Amino acid sequence: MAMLVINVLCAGLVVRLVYVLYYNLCASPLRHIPGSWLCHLTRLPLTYHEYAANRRLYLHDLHKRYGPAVRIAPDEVSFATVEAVKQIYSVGGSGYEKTNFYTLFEHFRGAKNMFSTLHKGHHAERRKRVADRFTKTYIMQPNVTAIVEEHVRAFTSRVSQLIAAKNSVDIYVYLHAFALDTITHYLLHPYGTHSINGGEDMRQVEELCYHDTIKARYTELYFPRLHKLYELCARLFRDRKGPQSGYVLNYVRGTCAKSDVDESTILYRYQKAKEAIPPLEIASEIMDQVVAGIDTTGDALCFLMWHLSLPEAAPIQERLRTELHQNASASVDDLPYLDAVVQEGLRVYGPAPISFPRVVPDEGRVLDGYFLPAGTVVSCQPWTLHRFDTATFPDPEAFIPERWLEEEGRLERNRLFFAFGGGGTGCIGKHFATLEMKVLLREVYSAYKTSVAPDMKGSMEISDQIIVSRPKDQICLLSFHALDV
Ligand code: HEM
Repeated sequence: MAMLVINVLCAGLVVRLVYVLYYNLCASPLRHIPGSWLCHLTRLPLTYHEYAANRRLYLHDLHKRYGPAVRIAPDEVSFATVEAVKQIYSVGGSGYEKTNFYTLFEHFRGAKNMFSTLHKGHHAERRKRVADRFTKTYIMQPNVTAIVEEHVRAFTSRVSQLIAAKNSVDIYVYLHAFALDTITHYLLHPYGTHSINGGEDMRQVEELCYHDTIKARYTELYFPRLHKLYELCARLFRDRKGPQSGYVLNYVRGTCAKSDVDESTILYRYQKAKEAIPPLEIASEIMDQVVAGIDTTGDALCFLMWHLSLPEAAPIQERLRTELHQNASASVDDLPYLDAVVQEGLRVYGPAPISFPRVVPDEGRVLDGYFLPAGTVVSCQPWTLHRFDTATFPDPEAFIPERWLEEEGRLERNRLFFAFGGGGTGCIGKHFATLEMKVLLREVYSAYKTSVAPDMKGSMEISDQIIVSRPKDQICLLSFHALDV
């Protein structure tokens, strides 16, 4: 009897397998989309590359081989065209809905936030609560620029202290400290951090920026039960003072419970919302914005300053410095070369270069000439959009700020620029981040020349986490040479 059951189960399994193979190769509406035969059959190659922290380069290579639309798994397609960006991320304001992938960013169990909300309507409501505080007009007001300038001064003052004592500065750590202090000021003043000077607050930088969680995050996504078991064991054996000890979560939760935060802060806005928001949900929104505002800005600035410090980038640094000196009192928004340097930095070294997955809505859609049934996962990745179309971005691996100053091709370049995502789910903090980057670069390159320090041995290879990318060795030693100004 037992043998019969086993035989029936095996036969059932074989029939199922044959059906899946037949469907994926011969019947699926996605079968006409180019891609390797293995990706048509199974998700395994993609999952393998995700665990190996190689999804970005794997997909880019597939696009180079198969073109602008590639089937990367039986139910998943990656695109590299302007039309796809528009459809997926902007149709109806915020495009298609987010996939389950985003539930990974729910920092307090059961308390959603803007980034982790999948339903379009609910997401839009959350975003509306604070959207006016992140518009370009609001961010460029003197009260906001003053916050950024204060923390840029703290950064340059720290640099000047450090160079008095040693030959090099690890900008990786201090740029992340700058990003943390600036965003927590905007969100939580007077309870923002002061990590730039070390001390207790530096623990938050350590916890947020030195983790390596990519395998754990994919396990949480694909094998949630296994992940729960792992969490349980980790809780028993983890060094509670070490990374991931919940220090930042406690800081955010504790601060969100305060009743005397400044009226200009985002926290105050949540606390005084017309419809009362549960405290855990407020903490979740704030945590979301803290996390979103640190690695991104810190890594983008780190890659950019490192690149500017390479010997071959000396002419770029020089041209930037000339513009800054000749326009010392201009707004950072009126400095075209500075703008071009930042754009090119985000094109080449954008800190969120990996796919932003979305689900095709009911009834399916036609995209770039292919019919996609409802439920298909579709995405674009900035890394490929910034490199694939070589008519728009000639010599795409080269760092050439001047390309952003050319009139010809401006529209195409802007349409393909995807460092902040797009539409109603794109980066809400993009104007804040851009301001931080521009003010910091202006202060640094008006007063210093930078070069890669002789003792810099770390690798600046781009290394992927689940959504952001950072320098592989998480160290970046630069020498700062003060100018006579
Ligand atoms: C150079 C710096 C930054 C880059 C490159 C960047 C990039 C991005 C990207 C690509 C997305 C969309 C991801 C997706 O659709 O899956 C995003 C979303 C988001 N970013 Fe940023 N970001 C930066 C800085 C910031 C800062 C400073 C904040 C501070 C508030 C912030 C807050 C957010 C939030 C809250 C979301 C979710 C928006 C939503 O779901 O509607 N980001 N960011």
